[in-house]
Amino acid sequence: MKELIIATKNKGKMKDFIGLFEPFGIKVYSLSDLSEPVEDIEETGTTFQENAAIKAEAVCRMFNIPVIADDSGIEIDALNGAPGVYSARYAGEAKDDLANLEKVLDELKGVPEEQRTGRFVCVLAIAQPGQKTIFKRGECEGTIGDQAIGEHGFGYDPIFYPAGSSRTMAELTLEEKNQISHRKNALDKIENWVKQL
Ligand SMILES: O=P(O)(O)OP(=O)(O)OP(=O)(O)OC[C@H]1O[C@@H](n2cnc3c(O)ncnc32)[C@H](O)[C@@H]1O
Ligand SMILES: [Mg+2]
Repeated sequence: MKELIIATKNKGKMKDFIGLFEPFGIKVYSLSDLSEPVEDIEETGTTFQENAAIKAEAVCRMFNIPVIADDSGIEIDALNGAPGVYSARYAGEAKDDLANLEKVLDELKGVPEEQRTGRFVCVLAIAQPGQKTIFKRGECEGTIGDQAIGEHGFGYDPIFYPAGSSRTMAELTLEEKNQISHRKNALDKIENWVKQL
């Protein structure tokens, strides 16, 4: 079976990716699955693209094989695009999903439904030895609810209603999320690269 390293330690993202790569017959490994431990990579960029490059290129250098990284987050219009690139640490360094979404709900208190628009964004970076890094961006438009609902997914999924859905992203099954997500939309754009692996 073909194999690919994803430069992430996020278990929720990895679940998405395992499902997304399965149809291609590719087994994906996260940085937590490797026998050699990989230290945390500092995300010093100010854009999704910069951080995706930092993660993909660092791990590509370590193993000298092609690596994909995902930098993603949620942009909320009423918060001027926040949490954005800082989505993982919005409520502090602990990277606490529940604290993050509670902070968003707090900041959106009193904001009417029609102004609660936003989107998930995912930038994928493909780093390959001796080649220029490739980037593709995927988005998923939606609205932010006023309470957390649903048990699936991770991060901000329980407060995000994908456009046209009466269920939050966390009420969708993995298969349903993987048909419409920002991650799926970005992956669609590198399908040809994935197929030639
Ligand atoms: O950098 P890695 O190790 O991949 O893991 P991370 O969690 O730090 O990942 P990011 O830096 O890309 O930050 C992404 C954050 O955006 C949010 N997020 C991204 N994709 C999401 C999704 O599909 N559903 C819900 N929240 C998501 C969630 O809070 C993530 O922690
Ligand atoms: Mg990160």
